[in-house]
Amino acid sequence: MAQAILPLAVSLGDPAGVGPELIAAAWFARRVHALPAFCAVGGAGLLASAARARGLDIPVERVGSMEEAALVYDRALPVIGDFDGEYRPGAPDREGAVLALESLTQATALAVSGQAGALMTGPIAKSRLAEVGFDYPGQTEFVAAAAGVETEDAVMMLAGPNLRTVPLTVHVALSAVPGLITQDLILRRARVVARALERDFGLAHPRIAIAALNPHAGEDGRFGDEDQRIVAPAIEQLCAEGINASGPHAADGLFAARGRAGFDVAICMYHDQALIPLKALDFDHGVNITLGLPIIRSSPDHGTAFPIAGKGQANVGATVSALRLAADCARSRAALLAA
Ligand SMILES: NC(=O)c1ccc[n+]([C@@H]2O[C@H](COP(=O)([O-])OP(=O)(O)OC[C@H]3O[C@@H](n4cnc5c(N)ncnc54)[C@H](O)[C@@H]3O)[C@@H](O)[C@H]2O)c1
Ligand SMILES: N[C@H](C(=O)O)[C@H](O)COP(=O)(O)O
Repeated sequence: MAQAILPLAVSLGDPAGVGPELIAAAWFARRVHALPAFCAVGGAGLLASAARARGLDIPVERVGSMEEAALVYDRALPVIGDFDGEYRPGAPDREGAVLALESLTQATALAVSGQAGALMTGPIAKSRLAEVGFDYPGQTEFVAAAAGVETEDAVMMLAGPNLRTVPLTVHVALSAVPGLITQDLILRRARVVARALERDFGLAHPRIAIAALNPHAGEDGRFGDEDQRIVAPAIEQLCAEGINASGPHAADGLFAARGRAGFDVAICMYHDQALIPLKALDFDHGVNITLGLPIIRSSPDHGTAFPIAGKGQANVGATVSALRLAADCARSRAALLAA
């Protein structure tokens, strides 16, 4: 029997983006998609407005605890937290960024304290949040800090029906990437990935493909020596530890169907190397999940999509997938603990 988990805490994301309407749309479709119970954090009026803009007249009910959210969830979208704001889709502003940060902070605290079964974060615009004091490259690092985990050990993984990828380096300039790739970083992140795929995804001995940085994996050093000098020895070390790692693989062929059949997850050297194939294949069902945390945290793979917010055009698929995957991972972990 599936383990029961507490409702998930869901942060709004930037209120001018597609986050609020997708929370409302997911609740509306909760039975069709057999979604786990979840509770939005803050913004009851804003969520009701976002739902109406999408043509959904849904009941929104304020609750005082996650236990109450579980009782309310079937009849209304539960909302915890008494902060709210005006719904101005497509028009991000300072007030909205403050609200997004408050929602993220409170939702994360609910998960870290064990009051919520997992955390799903709505999409934020990092530059907007930076303007109101958010001092992290992204939500991954914020949640890691709140959970007491070092940034190097909190690993972003993108997961879709066709592919899982991990960017080794994340929100940094492309020009900085070669200098950031070290054996230590590869080892730390790959160990977290191996452990998390076993524990949270139920994959025994996951196959980890590691992509090369340079074209043709460096072509024997002619196009850069990082793959021979740094990546290959790190893979040898992982194999010596019993981790099923392979590579460095030339990245251009790795994501074709035949290549994908050979691994459970690909660790890539930089953001776009990991996220382009994932979003090309699985944009509407892609989930960004943070591995290596004491809590489960997921997010839809897309961003704020300001230009389409409030127009009823945003696809709810990635939000649905993020809720489901977070609940599946939380149940997997709970089952292991109970065993
Ligand atoms: N989960 C997150 O917090 C997250 C993820 C990615 C980007 N971002 C942020 O989002 C902001 C905008 O980034 P971007 O424009 O590169 O990416 P984006 O995902 O917001 O938009 C890219 C394209 O996809 C479309 N799109 C996005 N979500 C969609 C949906 N649900 N249904 C249909 N179409 C959708 C957009 O209209 C746009 O054409 C940035 O500030 C970035 O920091 C946040
Ligand atoms: N690179 C991520 C993506 O495109 O899905 C993203 O910007 C979200 O990052 P955080 O979850 O760290 O905010």
